[in-house]
Parts: sequence; structure tokens; C-alpha cells
Amino acid sequence: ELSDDQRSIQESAQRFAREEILPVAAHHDKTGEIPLLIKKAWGLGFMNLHVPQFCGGFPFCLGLFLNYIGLDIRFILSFQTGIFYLLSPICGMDFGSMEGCLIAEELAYGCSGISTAVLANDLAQAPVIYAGNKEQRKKYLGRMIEEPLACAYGVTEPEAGSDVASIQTKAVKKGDEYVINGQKMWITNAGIADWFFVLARTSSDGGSPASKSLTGFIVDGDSPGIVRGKKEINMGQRCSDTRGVTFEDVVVPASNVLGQEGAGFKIAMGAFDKTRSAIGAGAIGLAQRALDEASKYSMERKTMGVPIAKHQAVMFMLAEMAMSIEVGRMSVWRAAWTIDKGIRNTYYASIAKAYCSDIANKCATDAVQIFGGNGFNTEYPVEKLMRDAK
Ligand SMILES: CCCCCCCC(=O)SCCNC(=O)CCNC(=O)[C@H](O)C(C)(C)COP(=O)(O)OP(=O)(O)OC[C@H]1O[C@@H](n2cnc3c(N)ncnc32)[C@H](O)[C@@H]1OP(=O)(O)O
Repeated sequence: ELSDDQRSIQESAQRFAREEILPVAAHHDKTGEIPLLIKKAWGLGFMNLHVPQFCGGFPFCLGLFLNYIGLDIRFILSFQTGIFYLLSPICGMDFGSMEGCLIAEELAYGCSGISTAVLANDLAQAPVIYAGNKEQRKKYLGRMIEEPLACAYGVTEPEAGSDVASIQTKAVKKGDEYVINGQKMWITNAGIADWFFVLARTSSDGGSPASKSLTGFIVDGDSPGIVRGKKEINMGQRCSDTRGVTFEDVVVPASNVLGQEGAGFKIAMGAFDKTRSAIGAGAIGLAQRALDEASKYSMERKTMGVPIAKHQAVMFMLAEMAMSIEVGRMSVWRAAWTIDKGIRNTYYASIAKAYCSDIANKCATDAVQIFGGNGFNTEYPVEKLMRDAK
């Protein structure tokens, strides 16, 4: 059962998604512009959810509360810089995975592209929270609480997607510094990142296992030698900034190594443990939206003298959608609850991410089917859901 606090967080996120995100979702899908809404989301505390309190973490829960009791978002934001900073030491808190999942589901209900843009920081921050020392956390996480900055998680490469152990980006130690060379691909926030988490190979011994050969670095976004690629024009989630990034002799101080040399693979895996359930939650938000849109439409649209919801072919689809969403949401909650208890959740988080992603695709596809010809048309919301789900 959700606690009262969790319910109010959920309701605030729901209100923000439905009042602020949903109305601009089609625009951002069309233009691919990074939503200005990110600043509002930051002001209300929906970004940087897991930054620890000692870094200045989450001073804006008061904003969430004020929003929850019905104050206008513009009013809250006009206050944010002054009063919230004064109050941050007493109202600061870092959210667990469970709260992160509740927020991710609601935001993705409004638009999973905007939701990814808002929540992608959480993925990049996860290795720093998981393995960073106090100075690293204060320096790189603290600044994200002070202003709405973006950071990016740089693991995937053109030749190494799901096979993290095969990454080729290299970091060579020279004195107190490392020099990084290599290429990353599909990096969310790459065009706007203030800093990157970069996973690179530090061992040249081909026989060395992944768990000892890779190292995680924090790389400042303004370091010479970082070449940010063009914004990729993707099929869905189009306002999320996705790019390739090249590192050409990028010099990083040894003090920016996370954990120790060789610990990077496990740090990256630990970050996935923390974030996979939230990706599952976003997928459930999208699936729930597909079900709600399809239910509403099937009660309004009539064929053969009855609403199409009365036809068994449509009823079955709606019932399947509802069943899979309930099961998927439970898989997300189980994964999030497990890690919040301090128990490794790799198994449950992987199930949640894989299962819910499939559910999102199935529900969106069925919603398009229920909408008939209209489902194929951009005037209706479901074709976007189908592209975003993919
Ligand atoms: C909300 C924001 C959204 C932004 C968009 C985000 C989109 C994304 O999801 S981006 C990322 C997508 N990429 C992935 O998910 C990567 C998927 N791949 C993987 O996770 C790995 O490569 C995986 C699990 C498939 C396989 O790894 P594999 O090479 O077989 O390693 P494996 O042999 O299992 O483990 C190697 C070592 O690591 C350890 N290890 C593995 N997993 C973990 C873990 N979770 N925790 C701790 N240690 C671990 C193992 O115990 C082993 O240790 P040792 O060598 O000491 O015995």
C-alpha cells in the first residue's frame, strides 16, 4: 500500500502531467524542441529525484506540496528561488525508487518524450549516487539542485548496446589524469549535458573480465575534445535530446574516477538496478494512457447501432490492456520496493523493464486498432503513443 506521502507525490505528478505536459505533448512531438517545461518540472521537484539531501537534495518538495494543495504553478515558481532555498535544509529529502516510479508513470502518461527529458538526469546521476565520494556528489549533484541543468549517461556505443562488456572507448592514465578516446551513441541529453558519466576501458589486457576492465568517469561537458553529434530525429519521444558523442583526447582528472579504476562495469550495472524500474513505470504510464484513450473512444464511437465498446472484439482488447497494465505496475512496484529495502533487484528490475516495454507497445497498438482509421491520424493521440512506445 502506498503511504500518504507517496499518494500526494503521485497526485502532484498526475496533476502536473495532465495540466502542463499533456496539452503541449503534440507540439513537442511535431517540433522536437526540448520542452521549456523542464524548468517548471525542476522547480516543482520532479527532476533530480534521488539526489541525497546533503547535496542540497530536493529543496522543492514544498513546491510539490503547494501544487498539491492547488496553488497555481506560476505562483509557486515565482517563489522558488527565494523562499525554497531558505527552507531547503528542513524540507529536503531524497526520493527512493518507489517514489521515482510513481512520478515516472504519471509524467509518461502525459508524454513519455517529455518525461524522458525530465527524468534522464536520474540515470546519469545514479552512478554518482551509487559510487561517488562525498566531494564528487556535492560538486556534480549539488549544482543540479541550484539550477536546471542536464547530465547524460554515456555507456552505449555504436557497436556495443546491450553488451556493455564490449565497449571500446578507452581511457589511458597519464600521471594524475586520464585521456579518453572513443564514441558513444544514443546518449539522452547529450546536446545539453553539463557533465557526462562515461564508461571507458582502462585495461588493455584482452583476457581481463569486464568487471575489472572498465572504469566510470565524471566528465565535465566543457572539456576540450568533446564533440556532440547532431540531434537524432527519432520515430518517437522526439523532444528527448538523443545524440552520438565523440571523445577526442579528452583529459579527465583522476579525482573524477568513480569508485576505483576497474570498478566501472559494476557501477553501471548498479545504476541500471536503480533506474530500470522507472523505465518500466514510464512504459506503464504510456500503456495506461492508451487504455484510457481507447476506453473513452470506444464508449463514444458507435457502429451497428451500439458503442464499439459493446463489441466483444473490442472488449477483449480493453480487458487484455487492463490486465497487463495491472500486472506490469505490480512488477515495477516489486522491483522498486526491493531495492528501496536495500536488496539487490536486478532480476525484478529487468523483468519490469522488459515486460512493461512490451505491454506499452501492445496497448498502444491495440489503442490504434480500436480508434480504427482515426487511430492512423495525427489529430488523435494514439499514433503518437505507438511511436513513443517503440
Ligand atoms: C528515465 C531515463 C530514461 C533515459 C533512457 C534510458 C535508456 C536506457 O535504458 S540506456 C541503457 C540501455 N542499456 C542496457 O540496459 C545495457 C544492458 N546490458 C547489461 O545490463 C549487461 O551487459 C548484461 C547484464 C546483459 C550482461 O552482462 P555480462 O557481460 O554477461 O556480465 P555478467 O557476466 O553477468 O557480469 C559480469 C560481472 O558483473 C557483475 N554484475 C552483473 N550485474 C550486476 C549488478 N546488477 N550488480 C552488481 N554486479 C553485477 C557480475 O556479478 C560479474 O562479476 P564478477 O566478474 O566479479 O563475477
